[in-house]
Amino acid sequence: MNTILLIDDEEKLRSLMARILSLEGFNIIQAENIKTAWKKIALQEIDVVVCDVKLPDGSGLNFSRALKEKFPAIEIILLTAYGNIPDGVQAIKNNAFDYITKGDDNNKIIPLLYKAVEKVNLTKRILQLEQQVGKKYSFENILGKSKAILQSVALAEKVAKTDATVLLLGETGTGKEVFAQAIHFASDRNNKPFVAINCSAFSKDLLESELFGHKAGSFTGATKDKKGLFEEANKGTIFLDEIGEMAVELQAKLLRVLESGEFIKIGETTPSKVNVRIIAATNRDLSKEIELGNFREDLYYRLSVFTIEIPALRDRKQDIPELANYFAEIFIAKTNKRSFKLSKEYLQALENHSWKGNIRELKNVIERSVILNDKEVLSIDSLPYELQHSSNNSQKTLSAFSLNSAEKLHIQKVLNHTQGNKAEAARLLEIGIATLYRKIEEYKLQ
Ligand SMILES: Nc1ncnc2c1ncn2[C@@H]1O[C@H](COP(=O)(O)OP(=O)(O)OP(=O)(O)O)[C@@H](O)[C@H]1O
Repeated sequence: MNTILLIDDEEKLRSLMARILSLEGFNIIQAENIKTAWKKIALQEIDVVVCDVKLPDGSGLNFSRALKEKFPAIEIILLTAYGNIPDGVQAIKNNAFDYITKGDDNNKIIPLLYKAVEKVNLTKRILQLEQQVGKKYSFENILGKSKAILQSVALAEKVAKTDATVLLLGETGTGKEVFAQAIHFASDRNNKPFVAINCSAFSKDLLESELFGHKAGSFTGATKDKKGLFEEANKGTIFLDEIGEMAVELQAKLLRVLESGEFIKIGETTPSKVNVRIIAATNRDLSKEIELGNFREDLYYRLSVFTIEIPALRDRKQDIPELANYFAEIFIAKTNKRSFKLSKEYLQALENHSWKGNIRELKNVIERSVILNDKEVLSIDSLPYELQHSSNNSQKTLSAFSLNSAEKLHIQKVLNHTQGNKAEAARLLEIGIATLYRKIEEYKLQ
């Protein structure tokens, strides 16, 4: 139920209005002057204030300005004297929701009050949703107690409050985007947009248009003006994932944004200016890419002002049980299954795996297990083949004369020949890529 505070020193009029409004289902509180009003506001949550302009201890106009400053979510309707237009104008200037002429507009008060209440409820809902979103992307939700992850979180928390550019380094699926979101939501930009783009998902020209936008007619197919993501993210944060995949020509344009906040839309000649914080991420070794001429050194130095390494899952195995239990709970709830525990062997098998796809891979494995499991305890047979066997195989020592030993040697040779290119190695060995991965895992090949 929404609460309305009526402030008027004319007792009869105030009581009458209170009765009418409580019949509409509002909770009504009354005050005869400003002093009492402040006391009541301190005691309970008020949604809308209906206030006379002339009060015994001051002006309703000044009161409404002070109230709005302190409690911006409260809406105010002012009651002005008949024909006093300047008061009405001032009321709106003071951010009142609206004003009505006392005694004249009685039939207007109820619809106006409903509109004000609707606005209040909407504001409350938005605040609630913002809090939920902020919580979802907070550092608290980055699970793990290992030293490696705690160090990364501590660094990210420190840099979040600044406007510094951040470079996140880590293998695929380690949670770089999760970190970028947490940094944004812990920063002062948290009520402004967070925009993410995966640079490897677009061709050079498309990426340029996505990032900087274009004018209609600037190229075939550009039928309308298009806002770029930098413009969309103005005052907020842009997350450039897989920055190592960006074409060198585009890197120069990105450098300009980093240095001056300026960029030129495709098809325009004058630059546009934005204020955007940049968080970039890569799973490539950028210094190697610089040597190969694939990445600009000046851009690298600009981006790497503050570098955070996100650890691979295999380097923080102690976090696996916590993460696994967390994902299991989520998928159990999603599939409406009865709750079950993860068996010791199951957790052991997870810890023995090398997790090339990191948390993303772990999440997928748990989802599969939860779907397959129909026992009281989540057991090892719900795991994919390579995980079920990685625990035994890791301890297995091969006899020099065994067939397996020859297979191991041969695969290693082919991998050396393809310089680690697994797709090519699988082709030469005439086996599927999944089988190759399983063998690499099984024989602990590099
Ligand atoms: N610490 C964490 N706690 C819970 N879930 C996590 C955590 N880190 C990552 N995840 C989940 O793992 C998945 C992969 O995370 P994310 O997309 O952030 O990784 P990434 O490093 O950006 O991957 P890529 O390099 O492939 O883009 C997501 O589903 C994410 O929700």
